[in-house]
Amino acid sequence: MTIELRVLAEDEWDVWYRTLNWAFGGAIGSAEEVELWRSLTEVERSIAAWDGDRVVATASTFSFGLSVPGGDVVPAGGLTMVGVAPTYRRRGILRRMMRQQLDDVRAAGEPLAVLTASEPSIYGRFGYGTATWQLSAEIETRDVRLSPPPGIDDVEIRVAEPADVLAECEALYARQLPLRPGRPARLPRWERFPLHVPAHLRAGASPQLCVLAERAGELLGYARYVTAPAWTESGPDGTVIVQDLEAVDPAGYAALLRYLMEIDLMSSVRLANRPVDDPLLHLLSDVRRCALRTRDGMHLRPVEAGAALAARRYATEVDVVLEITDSFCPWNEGRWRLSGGPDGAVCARTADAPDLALSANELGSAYLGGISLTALAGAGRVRELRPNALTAASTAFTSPAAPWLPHNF
Ligand SMILES: CC(=O)SCCNC(=O)CCNC(=O)[C@H](O)C(C)(C)COP(=O)(O)OP(=O)(O)OC[C@H]1O[C@@H](n2cnc3c(N)ncnc32)[C@H](O)[C@@H]1OP(=O)(O)O
Repeated sequence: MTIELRVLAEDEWDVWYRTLNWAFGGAIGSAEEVELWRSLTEVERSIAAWDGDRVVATASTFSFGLSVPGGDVVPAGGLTMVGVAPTYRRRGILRRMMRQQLDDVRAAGEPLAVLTASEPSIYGRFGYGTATWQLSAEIETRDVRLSPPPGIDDVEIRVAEPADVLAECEALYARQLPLRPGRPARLPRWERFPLHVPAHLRAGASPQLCVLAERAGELLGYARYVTAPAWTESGPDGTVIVQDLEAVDPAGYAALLRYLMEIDLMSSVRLANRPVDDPLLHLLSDVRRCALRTRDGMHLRPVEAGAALAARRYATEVDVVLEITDSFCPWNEGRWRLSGGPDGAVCARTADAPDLALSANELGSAYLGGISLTALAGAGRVRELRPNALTAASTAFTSPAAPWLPHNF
């Protein structure tokens, strides 16, 4: 059996997508969902593995720009739609596709590769590290109160048709990009993605609803959500399922959350993906009644380590020599001197003695500033080779806002 990897052709998309569905357990999405993923696929950056005339594995890349600490947007290849047909697993097809994909990302000049994993244990061997966490919450709204911040009563909540206000919501999303690392800049072909309600949310739920928070006509934030009514012997027990909640202002954020918590006949508000420093932690009276949970969000790997390190800014002045190991992308291996601070950085090869030793995985984890080099050193994954180098570098790598990916891809 010879498995050949080829770039996907437009007219092969249907059979390719069928293999992807098969790999993911076989459930075929709605026609709308299939069309959405067709429109998002960059076929020229998609891999099909063929056994004769059958597609047996799939992988694709999105041409993202990702916000990084300091507010710049850096090109990043987003690995997606990876699937190997059940009868072709554990023969190295994923490994071959990873080789091709990372070489393609490098050739495209993207210093970073990112992904969201079906299972987090798959991608460490290819140099990815967990770079963002996501917080989920289910607020028991009958028992949890919101402490209103100043100015909340000046905020008006307006109900709108999601498609009618998409442009202004997207403009607000774009304004948020520099403020928090980990957000993908919206590509033109992703324009309608925010309006999509995935099948697992749609069952028994309302169509997507949208509310805007405004002060004197100025947009402060928005929420997109569905409501899933339910009834028990003791009465109404519905759930508000939040898809997006964005605000540029604390009073706007709190007004949106209060609105969601006060919808009639609903007894809980579910937020599946929030940043770990989300304001809700400081607004609500009883976090024990919010079923808080954290899990891995985005995984990141430096594809060109030097370019990646130079592309972000640092919280404090830093001058450190990193000894990097990277068996899957060996061009990153060796010593790199990183010098920089809040105004920018340079990173170049050096023969100087190393201060810290780490692999591509740890660099990926620490890159967006959400996982500290000190924490990784505590797990034995970063080694300090010069006294005090760890604390100084770890402080410089931090981000004031926890990095966060607002949606999986
Ligand atoms: C970014 C995304 O799209 S995430 C979506 C990933 N896709 C899925 O989860 C769909 C269902 N699963 C699959 O399609 C396949 O099992 C895949 C893609 C996970 C793996 O494909 P395979 O071709 O079997 O992987 P391959 O044989 O190349 O294995 C490469 C390595 O990954 C390991 N590996 C493969 N699958 C898994 C897994 N589910 N969990 C942990 N490790 C795994 C293998 O053991 C092997 O390790 P080694 O190199 O250390 O020996």
